[in-house]
Amino acid sequence: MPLSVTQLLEGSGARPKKGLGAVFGLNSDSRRIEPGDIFFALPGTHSHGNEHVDEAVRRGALAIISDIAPVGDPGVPVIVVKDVRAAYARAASRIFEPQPEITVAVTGTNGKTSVASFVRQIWTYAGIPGASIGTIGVETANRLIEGSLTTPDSRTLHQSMRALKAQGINHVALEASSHGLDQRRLDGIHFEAVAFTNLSRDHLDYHADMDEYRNAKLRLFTDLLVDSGPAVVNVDDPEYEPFMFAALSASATLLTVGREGAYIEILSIKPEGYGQRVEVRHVGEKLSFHLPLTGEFQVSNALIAAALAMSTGVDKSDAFPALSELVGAKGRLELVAEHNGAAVFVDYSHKPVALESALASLRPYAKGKLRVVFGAGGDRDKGKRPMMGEVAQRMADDLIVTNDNPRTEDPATIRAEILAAAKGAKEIGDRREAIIAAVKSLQPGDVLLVAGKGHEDYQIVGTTKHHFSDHEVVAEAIKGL
Ligand SMILES: CC(=O)N[C@H]1[C@@H](OP(=O)(O)OP(=O)(O)OC[C@H]2O[C@@H](n3ccc(=O)[nH]c3=O)[C@H](O)[C@@H]2O)O[C@H](CO)[C@@H](O)[C@@H]1O[C@H](C)C(=O)N[C@@H](C)C(=O)N[C@H](CCC(=O)O)C(=O)O
Ligand SMILES: Nc1ncnc2c1ncn2[C@@H]1O[C@H](COP(=O)(O)OP(=O)(O)OP(=O)(O)O)[C@@H](O)[C@H]1O
Ligand SMILES: N[C@H](CCC[C@H](N)C(=O)O)C(=O)O
Ligand SMILES: [Mg+2]
Repeated sequence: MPLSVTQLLEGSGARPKKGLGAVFGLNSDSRRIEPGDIFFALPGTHSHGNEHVDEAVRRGALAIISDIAPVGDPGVPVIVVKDVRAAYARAASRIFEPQPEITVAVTGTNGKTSVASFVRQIWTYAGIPGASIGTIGVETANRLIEGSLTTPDSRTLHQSMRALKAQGINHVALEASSHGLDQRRLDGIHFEAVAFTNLSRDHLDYHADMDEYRNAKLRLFTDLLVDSGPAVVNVDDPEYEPFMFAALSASATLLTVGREGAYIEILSIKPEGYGQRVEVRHVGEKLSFHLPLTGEFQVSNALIAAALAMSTGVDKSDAFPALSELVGAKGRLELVAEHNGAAVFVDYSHKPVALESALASLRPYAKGKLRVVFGAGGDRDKGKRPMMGEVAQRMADDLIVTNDNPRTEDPATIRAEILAAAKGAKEIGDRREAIIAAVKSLQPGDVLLVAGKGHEDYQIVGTTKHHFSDHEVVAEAIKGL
């Protein structure tokens, strides 16, 4: 829908000059500007959009919005706003109207993809068409469109949301990453409800320290929730307090979940096959259900999802029964094969606490050895590497350190950084060979965890993306035996 620049920038503090015509589009990437678009010059980690103003104008930009006036006269009007990223997000939400009306978001170091998927599945169970947007992509009950970021950039996000609305979808569950929150990618949305899963080390290549990482995540609670909206907090995580206080100071309705939860209290969790029997108390009423997912952490994710779904009007008579029908998000502690009396799981644990919870979840099933194949991503937080080595060394009986996505780093150096804290581990750089070796070594009663890449169907070496799937290689390895 065409809008005036004034409508587009409302709330940014700018007073655009009169005479600018209707705006049909916008972009923050000069390479993608189309005639009649507005170019938003954003600060980035490699450059500032101001450095690309000439290209934007050459391609037909009507005006430039930036936080600093670009050097020289670009030949089109320049409007300076205080927070250009937030202005971009709000403008994207307006230009791509209409948008789904009910949006919820989840933040935390681990569990976002799972929670967002579970909320969508609970909506579906309750007869509400819904979507989830995050690491895996944009997912509806019958379609998946893969994406590249956990929290898409504002333009892609609102374009996807408008497409969902056009399909009759009014309910969307989003993953709020710390990068996304810090870069204001979600600032065009007022969430109906928000949630916090847990906080542990990740992304310290981007955030200066844990305080900055936490503060980015806190923005979801302090800045993006509708007035007095529900804020779901997992109170079993040692880091829950700042999120609880943020919810209270933002006058949110605090809904606590966990063994210490007041809204949903976990009373007991007992293994039932690869799933578990869970007993909870929900505002005074005791309920029991079977969760068909492996790992205690999934109980927390499922209950957070139930709380979010109930915050959007789903009745508890749907929300809890729906949990017995949940399907795990692809590659999240997923049982992919049983072979020679042993079980093989693929999991997206690429951070120390995720690896620890995955191994802890599998230990009870390992009557024989608990084996793990894992690596660490290149061009990402290096501090995670020895921590992951230490976790695997402590918790598994047999370790193979291999490549994840080396990206532009030397894979041998990444492996060495892990091996420094996992002295007894074997090293097989080629991920296919590593998985095949691990599958070959399986004895009855063993459990193998292939960690780090989960749903990914690629491996990034240098700047090239090759097809690679842990699922496929496990199947290939078993077939070849
Ligand atoms: C660190 C980070 O978040 N980077 C994102 C950021 O890029 P950047 O800051 O490096 O941008 P830049 O290259 O400095 O350019 C600055 C500005 O100039 C523009 N530009 C640049 C070049 C040009 O020729 N013309 C032009 O207009 C850019 O579009 C940008 O607006 O803005 C880009 C455009 O939106 C993103 O694609 C890019 O994501 C990169 C690819 C990325 O890998 N991000 C990851 C780390 C990320 O965001 N991960 C999180 C968390 C993952 C998780 O835990 O699940 C996520 O939400 O996915
Ligand atoms: N609640 C949890 N507590 C601890 N570990 C978890 C939890 N949920 C998931 N995990 C672990 O983290 C991995 C990633 O889970 P998921 O994809 O749901 O989280 P995420 O926050 O979306 O991660 P990412 O930021 O990498 O996209 C899982 O494969 C599992 O190993
Ligand atoms: N969204 C995460 C994914 C990491 C996945 C892991 N396989 C790796 O490459 O490190 C990131 O970009 O940090
Ligand atoms: Mg995710």
